[in-house]
Amino acid sequence: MPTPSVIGCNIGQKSHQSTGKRPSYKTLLQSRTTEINLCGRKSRHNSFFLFTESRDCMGNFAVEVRRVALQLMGAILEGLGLGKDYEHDKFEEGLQLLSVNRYPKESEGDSTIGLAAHSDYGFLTILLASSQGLEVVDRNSDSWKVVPQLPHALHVHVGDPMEVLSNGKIKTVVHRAVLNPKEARVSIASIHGFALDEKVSSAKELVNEQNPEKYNESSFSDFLDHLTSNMDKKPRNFLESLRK
Ligand SMILES: O=C(O)CCC(=O)C(=O)O
Ligand SMILES: [Fe+2]
Repeated sequence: MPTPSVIGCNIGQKSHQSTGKRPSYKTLLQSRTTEINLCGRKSRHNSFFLFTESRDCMGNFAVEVRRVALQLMGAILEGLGLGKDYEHDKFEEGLQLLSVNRYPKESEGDSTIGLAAHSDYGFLTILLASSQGLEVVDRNSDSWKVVPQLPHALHVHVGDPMEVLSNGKIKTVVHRAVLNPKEARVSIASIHGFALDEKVSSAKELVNEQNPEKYNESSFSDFLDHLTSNMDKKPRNFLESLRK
């Protein structure tokens, strides 16, 4: 069983803008996260971690959700005609990020946006949320659609590297979180990608004369660099920056 590499809190851009400095995202990622070894031999955590009391539970969740992600990934790769074991080792040895988000209850006069529109840098995101609040862009009508909160259900969506690997056949899901008017909300986004410096490129099996390669290759590390280099400006969409 692969070991999830990082558990941490939301690494969205907004929370770090107030410092006025441009921190290295890799530093932030390391300093604000809790690394655990799920075999129980090593654990490192700091006070920023919300779930210190529940780390066994979070550890088990991380392992199980990773198993689901790898199975789903196999099915998607099969659906793309690449075979379920395509780039097997890179997925198995890839990283998993658990991003824990806590949103206050919506209060009158406040913005209703909890997390601004974005797409994730992971092949798959599996989201567990305590109540409704996720919205996704419906590409057909170009409008926001509320994702209904189903009891005991996980929400799964694909991210930028999936669009790149599939050479545009599968589209990244643009999403955001809105505040819930009834209660504070907690969500845990489990994001699955290749290792930090492993490049993702379009599968050559999906590139031909009719479908030339649409994106430049990139790694999770490149994505983090892109975020930090855009902190003072309106960020340019990372996927757009990869378009050939
Ligand atoms: O809280 C949510 O519904 C969405 C969280 C999310 O998009 C993220 O953590 O990347
Ligand atoms: Fe997200």
